[in-house]
Amino acid sequence: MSDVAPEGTDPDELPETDDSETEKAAQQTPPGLPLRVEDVEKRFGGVTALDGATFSVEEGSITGLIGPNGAGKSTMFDCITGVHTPDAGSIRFHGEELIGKEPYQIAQDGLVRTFQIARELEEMTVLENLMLAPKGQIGESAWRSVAPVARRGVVKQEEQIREDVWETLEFFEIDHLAGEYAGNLSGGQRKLLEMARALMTDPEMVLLDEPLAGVNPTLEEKLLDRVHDLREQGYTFLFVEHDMEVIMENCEHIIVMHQGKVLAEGDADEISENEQVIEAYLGEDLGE
Ligand SMILES: Nc1ncnc2c1ncn2[C@@H]1O[C@H](COP(=O)(O)OP(=O)(O)OP(=O)(O)O)[C@@H](O)[C@H]1O
Repeated sequence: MSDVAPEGTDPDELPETDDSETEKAAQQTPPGLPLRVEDVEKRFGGVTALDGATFSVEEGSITGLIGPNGAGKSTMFDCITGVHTPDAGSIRFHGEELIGKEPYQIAQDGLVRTFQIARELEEMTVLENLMLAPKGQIGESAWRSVAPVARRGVVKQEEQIREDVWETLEFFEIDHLAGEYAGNLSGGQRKLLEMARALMTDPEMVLLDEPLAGVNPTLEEKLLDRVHDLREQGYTFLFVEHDMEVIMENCEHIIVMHQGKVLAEGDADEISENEQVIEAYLGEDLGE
């Protein structure tokens, strides 16, 4: 048990705690591992979608979550973001239990996922989509929002939101599309907008659910560049993507799920050489 204080903290100013309390807190919030998923189970009737999955995500990483069809990746995302409630286990973000929280509360905590642009939002401009995002990015419908999602309870004023919106539009190079209806965007432009909407909530960690599906190679490169830029700024990404080459090239850590469990973890080389992983994919190309 280390008695090193967290970075930026004067050890003399720390409140006194007994050793067992300190130890418990350290177990709950391992430094540098903001997201900890432990023994998570989820059943749908007779189907076991998650069967005791355990993993952590390192701060400031781009972590890939992969696995063959039906492995449980989407169910895991839904459990982490409060869409589903697991039957057992624990999901902690900075030591705080997420199970039992509503999706908007989890987003308020700084953990968001990208959502497909819903039909209502297709009838709005790109600019309007982003103006709404700080309040709307809590689930499938912007209208269901009951609480502003500006982090740590700070409600952003419209002026500030507008400034952030333009900055975000420029960052994703979609400022020229500000007046365009979201419904008129190409597949790749929509993905950029989806990610821009997620960022407008001022998150710390972003869950990307197949962000490259239907995206042409030019925009794919732009999207991945933005992910790397944001990681440089300190954001953390958990990334589900079927394109194995993209995962192998862009994720420094890869978690492989199979039949609701974590089958293997490691870097691209370790994963692509792992016999169990190769067997689980039955010879699918692992991006080598
Ligand atoms: N709402 C649901 N009702 C019943 N079964 C479900 C439900 N959601 C998922 N499942 C089942 O749970 C298992 C895991 O599904 P899940 O969609 O999480 O896997 P996945 O890894 O995301 O798969 P894919 O890569 O094909 O999207 C599958 O057997 C699936 O049929």
